[in-house]
Amino acid sequence: MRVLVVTAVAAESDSVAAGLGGCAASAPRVLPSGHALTRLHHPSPAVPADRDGDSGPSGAPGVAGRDLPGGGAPGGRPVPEGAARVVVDVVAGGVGPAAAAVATAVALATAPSAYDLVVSAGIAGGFAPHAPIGSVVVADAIVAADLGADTPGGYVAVEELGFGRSVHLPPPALTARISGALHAGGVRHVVAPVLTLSTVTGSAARTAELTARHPRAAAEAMEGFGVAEAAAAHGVPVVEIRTVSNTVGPRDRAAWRIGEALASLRETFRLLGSTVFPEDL
Ligand SMILES: O=C(O)c1cccc(C(=O)CC[C@H]2O[C@@H](n3cnc4c(=O)[nH]cnc43)[C@H](O)[C@@H]2O)c1
Repeated sequence: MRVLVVTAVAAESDSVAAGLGGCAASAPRVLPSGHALTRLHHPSPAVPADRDGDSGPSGAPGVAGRDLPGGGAPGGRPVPEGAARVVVDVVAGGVGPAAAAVATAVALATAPSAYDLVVSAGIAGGFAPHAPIGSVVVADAIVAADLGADTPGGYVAVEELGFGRSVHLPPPALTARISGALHAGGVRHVVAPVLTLSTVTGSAARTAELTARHPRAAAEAMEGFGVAEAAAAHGVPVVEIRTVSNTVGPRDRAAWRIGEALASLRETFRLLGSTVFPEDL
């Protein structure tokens, strides 16, 4: 399986990397957009980047000189016939749906080999009572919650306006597998819609409006829909996985528990790296 993980900021990418074993498999591939894409993971068996045809434009060494998770060998031993091959690349694309879409689209368009899956990952605000701080939200819908029109009669989504879309649906079988892996790992999580907004919610009135429009939504963040648009344009399935750093409501930045959310992100990718990613889609 070849997986592209798109986060917003480096701290999130670092947590993903730490969960997947914490070791960059090669020098970053610098995209034409300037984003640095890092290959993180070759679980068992190791597949050196040079054999993968994807070692980056600089011809960077395929594998850093460290043992890799799952017993991978830095020198690259022969890959047994039929063995699962996992490649996970991570890029911090920036904050917001536009930045996320650009980074994802460029990564997909310039990839030497096609990805099988795109993951939008990072921290998020959780809607009470669905998603407490530290918990995980696996999106069963990735929703652009402010892509529409404000009218005297209320919000009108872009579909009703007659152009575009505001929802992407991850493959249900895949979200179920991710949920199963988190369940088996004892990670508190919920499978529910995740909203994408360009503005972090910071008032009770806005929280109530979003909750009324999206009663099942468990989290809001700022990138998922942008990542999903780019993935859809390339025909690649997308999932969004968020760990909760704060509760959506009146702004209280001091109450954000970013460290807790990043730790949860690390644990989530530790579980996915040893369960879901090595499987076929
Ligand atoms: O300050 C830090 O150390 C730090 C570490 C990691 C991430 C951040 C961010 O500020 C990332 C911005 C990011 O967070 C998502 N997010 C988190 N909570 C919310 C929310 O309540 N509403 C919307 N987005 C939220 C969002 O996806 C941004 O990318 C800082």
